[in-house]
Amino acid sequence: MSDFAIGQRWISETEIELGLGLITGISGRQVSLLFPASGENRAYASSEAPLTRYLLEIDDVSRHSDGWSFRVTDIEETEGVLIYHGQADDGAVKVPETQLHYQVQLNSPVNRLLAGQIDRVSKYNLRQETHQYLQKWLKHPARGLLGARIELLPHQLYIGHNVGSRPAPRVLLADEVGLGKTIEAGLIMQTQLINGMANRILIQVPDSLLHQWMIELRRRFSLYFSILDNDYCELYDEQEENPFEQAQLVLCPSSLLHEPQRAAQAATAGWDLVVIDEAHQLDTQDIQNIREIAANKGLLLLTATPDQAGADSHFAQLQLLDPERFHDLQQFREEQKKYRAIADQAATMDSDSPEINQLLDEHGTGRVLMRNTRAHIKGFPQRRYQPHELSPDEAEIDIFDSKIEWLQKLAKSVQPEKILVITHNQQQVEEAAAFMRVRFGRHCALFHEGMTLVERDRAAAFFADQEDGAQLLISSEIGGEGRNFQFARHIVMLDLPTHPDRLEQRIGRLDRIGQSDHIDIHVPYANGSRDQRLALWYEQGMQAFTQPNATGHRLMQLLGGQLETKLTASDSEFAEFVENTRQHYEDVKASMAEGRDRLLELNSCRPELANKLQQAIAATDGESSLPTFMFAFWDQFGVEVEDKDGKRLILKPGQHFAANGLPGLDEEGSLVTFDRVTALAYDDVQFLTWEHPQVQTAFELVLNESQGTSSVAILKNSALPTGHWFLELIFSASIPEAPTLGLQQLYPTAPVRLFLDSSGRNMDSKITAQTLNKQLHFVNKKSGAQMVKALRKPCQQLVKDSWPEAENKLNQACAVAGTDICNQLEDEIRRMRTLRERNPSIREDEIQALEQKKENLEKAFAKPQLNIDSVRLVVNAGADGATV
Ligand SMILES: Nc1ncnc2c1ncn2[C@@H]1O[C@H](COP(=O)(O)OP(=O)(O)OP(=O)(O)O)[C@@H](O)[C@H]1O
Repeated sequence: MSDFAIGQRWISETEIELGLGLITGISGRQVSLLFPASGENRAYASSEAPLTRYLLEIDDVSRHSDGWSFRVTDIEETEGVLIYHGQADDGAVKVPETQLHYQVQLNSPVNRLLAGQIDRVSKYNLRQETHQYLQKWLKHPARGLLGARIELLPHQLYIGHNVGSRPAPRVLLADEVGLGKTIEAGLIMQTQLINGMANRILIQVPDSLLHQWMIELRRRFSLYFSILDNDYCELYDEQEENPFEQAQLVLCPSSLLHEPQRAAQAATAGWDLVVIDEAHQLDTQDIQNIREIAANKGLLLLTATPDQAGADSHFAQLQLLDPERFHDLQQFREEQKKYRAIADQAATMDSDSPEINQLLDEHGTGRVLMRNTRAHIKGFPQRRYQPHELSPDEAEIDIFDSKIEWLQKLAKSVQPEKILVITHNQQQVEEAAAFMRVRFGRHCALFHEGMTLVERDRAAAFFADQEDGAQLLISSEIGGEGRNFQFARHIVMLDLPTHPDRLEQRIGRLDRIGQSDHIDIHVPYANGSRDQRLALWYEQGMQAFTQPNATGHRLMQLLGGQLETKLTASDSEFAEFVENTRQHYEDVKASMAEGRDRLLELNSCRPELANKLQQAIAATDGESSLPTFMFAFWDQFGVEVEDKDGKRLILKPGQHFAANGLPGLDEEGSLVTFDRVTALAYDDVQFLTWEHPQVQTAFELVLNESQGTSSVAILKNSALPTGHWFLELIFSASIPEAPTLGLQQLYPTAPVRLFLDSSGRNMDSKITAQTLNKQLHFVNKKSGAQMVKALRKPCQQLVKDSWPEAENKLNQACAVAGTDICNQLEDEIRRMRTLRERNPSIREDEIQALEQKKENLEKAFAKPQLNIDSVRLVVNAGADGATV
């Protein structure tokens, strides 16, 4: 090749990553280059060197090796080496190409094309398809809810969507026991994480539920939380570092945050979202801690019994969540009296109208309280009350012993069905277990506060094991909260609690989603005993065994003070008390159904929207586009796929595996499925959805790499002159100054496609990508490079000329996307302004902060950054495919 001259700049077609090369020697048939960016030298046979000349054109902007930039105004050549005349900030300059900066952007699609870097058609197509799939997912009405391994239950999806899409949501999730508050919290977290609205999350749970939460988050949501316990913290204490800053997703036992030092560390660690389980257990100090930890951030409080600890405590929870809305207890009490009238008014409104939202927000329970009840959700099992009056013979011996004897008989009669036994303290658990072991040789699983967390989890697993596990789990009251034991359908109350909410919590261990059978609630007692009276009070006074009971707190307020006395009063006095309870129960139930519950029902699930979400997810589950995408991705990135049984696939890294650290892919192979039913049936199989980390990583891998950004293809079209050519240019936008939008920041709108003929006319609407693809033919790399070489200059010109049109289209699309996001903020601002009219404690600067955020987003969306995403040269080779 006689074109070479020392001092010229060339690019290696096979090793583009070496950067811009400089010819340092030509001897015989060899040419030598230095690549200053990497310090590498290369020597090639001149006749077939895989090199492309690097040339600037008039108006191109480039950099001198000293770092300053200039715009090319003229070009001259001396002995084969170019000298660029140009304009820099300080005036006219003259830059020989030897002095060009070695760092030039060679990876841009156009540069790659011009350098002869031509990718396989499949890679180019996968990139285009990835854009389409990504946009489709970004616009999915249930974005954030697709990835969970759950049954699609509308009330949960509604809460996940409604709360998950609020900026920094602050909500009390108070569904009745066992309706899926953990699942709802998971859906909210996933929605926030996947949409870039939250990155750092802290979850505080009762110590006994730590592992259950960790497992549930992994299994159902593929969310990997780090457990922060004392050992973990001490490790960082030694290094004088804040343990709460060491991970993004943190799960910690509530006992840890009771230590002032830890609470202070948690408060400085900066969270986007804080989740507190079993929030009815919070005391004043806890509330103060959480106020600091979650100041101005998202906060989810979970409890099935929000008013268990009294109205003041309930008000404190609400105030913690929304101090602007709930600033005066007295006023709140007055408002509660008007709930019935508000509910009547709401009933006359369109259930999806903004007016109803405003009404609920300002006068009702507000947007902060969500509570679904079994009354509105179908499919729950029947509860059967099984009182067992112990016979006189049995009663002669110690009553506790006789209860255990009876328990053994029950266990034998229902064998092998599992039985959850609850009694109120640790000592009784141990005594009952010892009695069972010594007297009957029966080994029971134990669960109480004296055991470590690991021991408790082992015990729960021993109980859950269907083959070799224990038939009975004997638990103290701590097993009565939060745990999932719905694989059992018998519960035995060795004693009864004295608060109806506690009883409801106990029954809720079995009466939860996933319970497929009716539930038997066994209560053994001796005739004339206190337990018998309590059982009667619960059963006849408030149907607490057979119906989910939400009146507990109110009844305790009204009658709790008399309970102990009445339990030991005369028969007639006690009967009167039961009757009195029954009447109050009916009244409270009726007033709740008309007032607060009706408002809550409206707030907590709008069936129309909830069903739409459910249908949208089910429709996506049924589509073939995800498998199509993933098979193409696996193929391109060297993942081997084997069909296991038509529903499950085995994935393994292949010999040419090129996606290190792909989530959900183990060295030894991983099982995956695209089918929800299969995923629910097999815990060891990963559920691949558009939101699974592997699929999200696939989006990023395909779109981040330069492979697939430049391509050449030929047309065989007799209607067009041979040699006629087109340039397909795909432009994309990003919003670099809006980092809180997740993938939407990088891909705020669909890319813009221009399909230009050689005279620069855009044929996009006439020849769609789909139509074009059907007519295109493969061209080998060498021929492709020759075509590019021949059309280099006009192609460069076309690229330059096409910018204004692409810019215009993308700017418009970004403006629309920005308006959507800003409208949401506008709603929030409007709400704050309205609330401020009646509540002076809302600070003007809080509203201003929101307005500032909106203004920043508007500005960010007004100046998107535009890029050429990919480019394809299409050349017509005539009907017979003659060489061009
Ligand atoms: N949509 C769902 N698909 C499958 N399983 C579910 C779903 N929702 C809930 N479950 C299961 O039902 C059980 C109860 O759910 P969860 O623990 O979230 O309820 P909860 O309201 O937090 O209960 P508690 O009031 O006892 O704390 C769990 O075992 C959970 O895995």
